[in-house]
Amino acid sequence: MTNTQLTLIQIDNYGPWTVTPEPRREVDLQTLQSRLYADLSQLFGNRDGYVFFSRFDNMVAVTNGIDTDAHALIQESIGNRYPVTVSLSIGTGETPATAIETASEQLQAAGSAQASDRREILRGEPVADPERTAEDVQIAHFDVNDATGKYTDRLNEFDTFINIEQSYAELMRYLRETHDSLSFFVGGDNIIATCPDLDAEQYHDAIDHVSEAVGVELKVGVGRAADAQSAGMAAKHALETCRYDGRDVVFGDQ
Ligand SMILES: Nc1nc2c(ncn2[C@@H]2O[C@H](COP(=O)(O)OP(=O)(O)OP(=O)(O)O)[C@@H](O)[C@H]2O)c(=O)[nH]1
Repeated sequence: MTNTQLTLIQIDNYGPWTVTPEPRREVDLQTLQSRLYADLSQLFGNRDGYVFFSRFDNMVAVTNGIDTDAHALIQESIGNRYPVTVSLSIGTGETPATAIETASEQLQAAGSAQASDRREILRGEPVADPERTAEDVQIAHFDVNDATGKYTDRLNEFDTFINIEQSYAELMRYLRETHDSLSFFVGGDNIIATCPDLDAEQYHDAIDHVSEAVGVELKVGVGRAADAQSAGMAAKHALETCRYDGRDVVFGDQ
């Protein structure tokens, strides 16, 4: 059974900051957001977590194995490096959907995203060390079949982008609604989902759904482990097995 630990990362009072004392240059906001994502990816990644950028002002990290003290250190480090601060809210649950629900509710209870007096909140309880198991995290790494031949080398970049994003939109909604899973676009033609204990048939159904809805063919490698980095790496190796033997769904331990 999975026990996903997610951390909701939210920039404090960012909306007002972007327009105070007057609207800030968009290029500067884009630079800040992408650098903040890069730093968080490294800070959590060095501790075997995965960070997804979602909306950039909000990000979601899979943080199994990362304790409260480490979260506090990351939060302090960001506060020292940036003109903005971040709040962190840790949620756990049998499914990623329940974990993000808990994390979101805790932060909402602490005050509004746009309240000037709500800063550097750190809430929530990580999974206790003795309760951690090698099945806590399930990561599914999806990839478009032959994106290069079908899209990149044939269509203009924008129409390629539409096809890839359509598959992402369909998959993220389907997995959220039917399987309490959270999917994130990670670049190129890749989507990484954090999932509960799904089986091969459920992944086949998701791939069939996307194919029927938007005509984009996906394959998926699935990894299970005690933390995001190990589960994600197992998923990548499973995806290589998909490429090698032509299967659509491969689990890392098969
Ligand atoms: N974030 C991320 N991006 C990747 C990864 N692998 C490939 N990509 C991106 O995806 C693009 C397409 O690469 P592939 O998926 O290997 O190529 P493909 O044409 O779809 O071929 P097949 O996947 O073998 O069907 C690359 O240009 C990268 O941008 C990965 O593991 N992570």
